[in-house]
Amino acid sequence: MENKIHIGLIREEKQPHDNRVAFTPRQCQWIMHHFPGTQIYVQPSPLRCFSDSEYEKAGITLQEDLSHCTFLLGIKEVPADKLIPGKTYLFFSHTKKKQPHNQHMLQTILEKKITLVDYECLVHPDGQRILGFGFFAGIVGAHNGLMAYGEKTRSFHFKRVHTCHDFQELISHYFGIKLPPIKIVITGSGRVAAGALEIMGLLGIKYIPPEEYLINTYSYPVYTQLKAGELYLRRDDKTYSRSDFHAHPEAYECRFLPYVTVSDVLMNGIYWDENIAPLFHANDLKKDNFRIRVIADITDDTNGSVPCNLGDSTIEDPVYGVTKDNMEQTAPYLPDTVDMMCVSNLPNELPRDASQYFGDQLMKYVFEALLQPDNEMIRNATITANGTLTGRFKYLEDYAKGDLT
Ligand SMILES: NC(=O)c1ccc[n+]([C@@H]2O[C@H](COP(=O)([O-])OP(=O)(O)OC[C@H]3O[C@@H](n4cnc5c(N)ncnc54)[C@H](O)[C@@H]3O)[C@@H](O)[C@H]2O)c1
Repeated sequence: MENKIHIGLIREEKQPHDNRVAFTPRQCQWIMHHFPGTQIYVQPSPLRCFSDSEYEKAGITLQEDLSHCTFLLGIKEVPADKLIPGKTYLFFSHTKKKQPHNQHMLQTILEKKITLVDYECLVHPDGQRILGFGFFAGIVGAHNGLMAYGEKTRSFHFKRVHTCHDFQELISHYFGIKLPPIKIVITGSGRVAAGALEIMGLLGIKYIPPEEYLINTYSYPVYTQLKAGELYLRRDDKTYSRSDFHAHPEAYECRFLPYVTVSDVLMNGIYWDENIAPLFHANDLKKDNFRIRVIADITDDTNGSVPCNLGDSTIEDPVYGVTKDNMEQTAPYLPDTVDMMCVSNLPNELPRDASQYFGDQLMKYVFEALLQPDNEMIRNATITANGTLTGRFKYLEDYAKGDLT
């Protein structure tokens, strides 16, 4: 018992409170069974999507004081005053881009001689991220986009995802639902897009290749999917190469415009940064042939790939309208506005499934490596080791010293 490695699941303390967790009760059971040298403790929380009693029933010890644990696992940033000195923490720190709001936390991490492994930096050998919540963001975002279309057109009604116990209950809600003949365009090919496609499949919405989707009309609901190679072409020679696009996104033009004239709903899941062309421009909204009535901007960058994203909406109030003439925000579901669903924490509407999916990836690809004395993947995702910035994160020095504000 004494020789066991003690692992703590911390309570989420960041405001607004997150309801997700790194391991479900069953995953904790599985880990302790398959790694008998480990013992998991859970800090009680009234807001976690799995209740304290669910952990207790699974035989997991609830304990407020986790100071005896070697590893402490959370999801979101940990408030500086809650950080326990000398521990190894795993969570999404959002520090690697020198995010100002987390500067004080990183300084405290260094002062308290903490080792920080950032989930976002854990990657497979080909550079693909191991952990993420995008799949469930895609599920919830696609559902919310359709829900908004149903409300706007008064043609069908979807219940809210967060009122469902889990994904299974959401699926049962789809039974018998008949959608009108809408055309949906989905952008992207990552986890978010995969989640949106899952909803298309569950609702029996038919896939149409982009070239047919552009010219045909249908008497039943259809969708198409545009990956980066179909959306962006080099301005000079009209070619696309993934590596070239990632290296020189500013040399590429966006080919989305024809889709605004033939689609009712846009579900946006494509990666974006300020060097990448937007899907369309503010002026395009003013044109008579702009047909899109609802945009589920799952990628969700304010004034990003979707110029009429005027800022985040919330799970409580997920949709707002935007006037086409001057892009002013309005109440949702007015006749001549575009309705925007721009929730930034979509997986929190389905936290039990999102947590389970996350924990599965963590168990499969990370857990064993974490227990090894020196593992390359873990080392590469370690931002601080015992209170010192590691080699690949030395560029954070000025941020950590407080020279930046
Ligand atoms: N609203 C929400 O709640 C929510 C939740 C999760 C993710 N997201 C956002 O959705 C978007 C897509 O997420 P995802 O989980 O599908 O991502 P992903 O990592 O699964 O896929 C991202 C795709 O973008 C491509 N990509 C990565 N870096 C790129 C670069 N520099 N230039 C061009 N393309 C690049 C990748 O090749 C991949 O195909 C992200 O912007 C993410 O922040 C939103």
